[in-house]
Amino acid sequence: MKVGIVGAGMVGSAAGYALALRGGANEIVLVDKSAALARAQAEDIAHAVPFAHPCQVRSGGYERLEGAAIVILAAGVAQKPGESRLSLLSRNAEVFAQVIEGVQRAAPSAMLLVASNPVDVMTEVALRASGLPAGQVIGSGTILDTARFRWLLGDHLGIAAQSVHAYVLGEHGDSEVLGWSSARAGALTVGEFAEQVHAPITGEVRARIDEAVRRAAYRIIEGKGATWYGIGAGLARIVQAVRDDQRAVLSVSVVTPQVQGVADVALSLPRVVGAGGVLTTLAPELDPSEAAALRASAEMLKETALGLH
Ligand SMILES: NC(=O)C1=CN([C@@H]2O[C@H](COP(=O)(O)OP(=O)(O)OC[C@H]3O[C@@H](n4cnc5c(N)ncnc54)[C@H](O)[C@@H]3O)[C@@H](O)[C@H]2O)C=CC1
Ligand SMILES: CC(=O)C(=O)O
Repeated sequence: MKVGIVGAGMVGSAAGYALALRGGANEIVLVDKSAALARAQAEDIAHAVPFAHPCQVRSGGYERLEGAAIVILAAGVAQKPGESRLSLLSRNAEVFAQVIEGVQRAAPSAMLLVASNPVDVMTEVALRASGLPAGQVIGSGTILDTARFRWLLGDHLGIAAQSVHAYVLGEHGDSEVLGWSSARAGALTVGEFAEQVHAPITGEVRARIDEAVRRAAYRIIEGKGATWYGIGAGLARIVQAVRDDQRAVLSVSVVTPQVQGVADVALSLPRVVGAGGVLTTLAPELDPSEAAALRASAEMLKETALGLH
């Protein structure tokens, strides 16, 4: 499958690298407003290919996206230390107006996989600009937050993150909701599992994990200027779910008809991802405080998106 990446900065290049290492594409094309950057990233990623899976890695203008099945959108500005994702909205919405036009000229039916922040509202921007069906304009949403949650829970319980099934819901951002009620370790609720391995999830543990997930980006950006490995791997994971029609359950963002009483809002819920993009949306078990927090997140995102009209 041919995968395009627009925005060859830290996130776009990390996605390309992860795709190359995982064998997620047989052709990757990087496009950036800096042609020199796209060329350099493509050359660097190509040098990893002999250690991984056969794949062509190229760069060029939008015309080189012709035939791409999926285009990852990672162009625009990123947060500075202390800055929120939402503060990037007007700048990145302007970038997307230009980028989506370029992508659609070359690859009008390519599925769009949005990474640029604030990713939920940018997913809605991409949906409106592209006119594609909602399930084919997918934001990476909370795939990264979910990975952070699973990793921290696995670490606390002494098991592989892969054996933890837990999702972060709502905004990829400050109002996100950690789905503790629906979290499972193996076949047990995380609470039951924690009792059996003598690692109870106390209020203190829960608060620590919540803070570590919610504030991860701020901490990493403070330390190294940006985040890229986690999201690069997450984007490659989504591409593979589509390419191989895996029907994997992933927390990704799409414009959703109804969430906790809020209509037509882009946010993350666990969704079945396969060849057609998002195939089904699941309604996870929520306790009253999680339901209220998800509603607040949905309302805030809806209001923010309406502000763009
Ligand atoms: N969804 C997620 O979980 C995550 C999202 N992000 C977001 O991803 C985006 C990219 O972040 P980084 O790669 O760190 O930034 P970066 O600054 O390293 O890369 C952005 C790239 O976009 C390019 N660009 C800007 N305007 C363009 C245009 N009109 N056409 C083509 N290319 C253009 C720039 O030249 C630059 O190379 C940011 O919005 C960031 O907040 C970052 C980490 C995680
Ligand atoms: C930057 C960002 O969105 C993240 O690392 O979560």
